[in-house]
Amino acid sequence: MDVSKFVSLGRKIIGVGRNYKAHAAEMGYSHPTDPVLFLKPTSSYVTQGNPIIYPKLCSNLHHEVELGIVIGRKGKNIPIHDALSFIGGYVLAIDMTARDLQSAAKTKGNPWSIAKGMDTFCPVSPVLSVAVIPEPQNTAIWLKVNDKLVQNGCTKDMIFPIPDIISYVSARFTLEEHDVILTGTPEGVGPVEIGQKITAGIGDTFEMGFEVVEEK
Ligand SMILES: CC(=O)CC(=O)C(=O)O
Ligand SMILES: [Mg+2]
Repeated sequence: MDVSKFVSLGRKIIGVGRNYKAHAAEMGYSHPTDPVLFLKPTSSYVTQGNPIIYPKLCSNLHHEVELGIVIGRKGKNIPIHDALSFIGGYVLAIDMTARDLQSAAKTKGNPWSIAKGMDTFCPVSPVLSVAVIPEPQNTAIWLKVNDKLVQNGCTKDMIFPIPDIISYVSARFTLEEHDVILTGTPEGVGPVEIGQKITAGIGDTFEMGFEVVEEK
């Protein structure tokens, strides 16, 4: 096996948590002083036409709709003023979270990897070109559960704006082409149930849908 091939292929999923004041408040968190980062494995990706699997190990699965940044080229210690030039596109993503496992992990001081990283915990759209989202810092993102609108946010409400996030992350992890940064969720997160249909969108520009199914 040629290790150099997969070592050089950047495909990290980096999550930013608590990046919207109203969501931090609904979760009982204070305003973070620095971005809160976590990683999801790429095995959590799922694309339209495939279901979100409700794991047997979870009893409280939550939706979190988010704008994802797709990195266009490699960068380390990217200055804020140059950060937008590292964006190759965007995705709409749902940061599925096993809230029960996350709460237990927090209580024990353990990482969120399992709560955020199980199979199909990162439903994503195809990559949308930068032209499709001309104002990434002023873009509506929404999510419906069975046609009921439960999240209806705008990226202007981020605590840490997109250039700051890219700069902050790149000071810690080298960013590579095709890495994805999930920029945090607005308020309205909540549970999904087996059999429900989750629809998420970017304003009236784009929408995607996923069914939630039981793990076999
Ligand atoms: C509490 C969380 O799960 C943080 C998170 O992912 C967010 O988007 O905020
Ligand atoms: Mg999230």
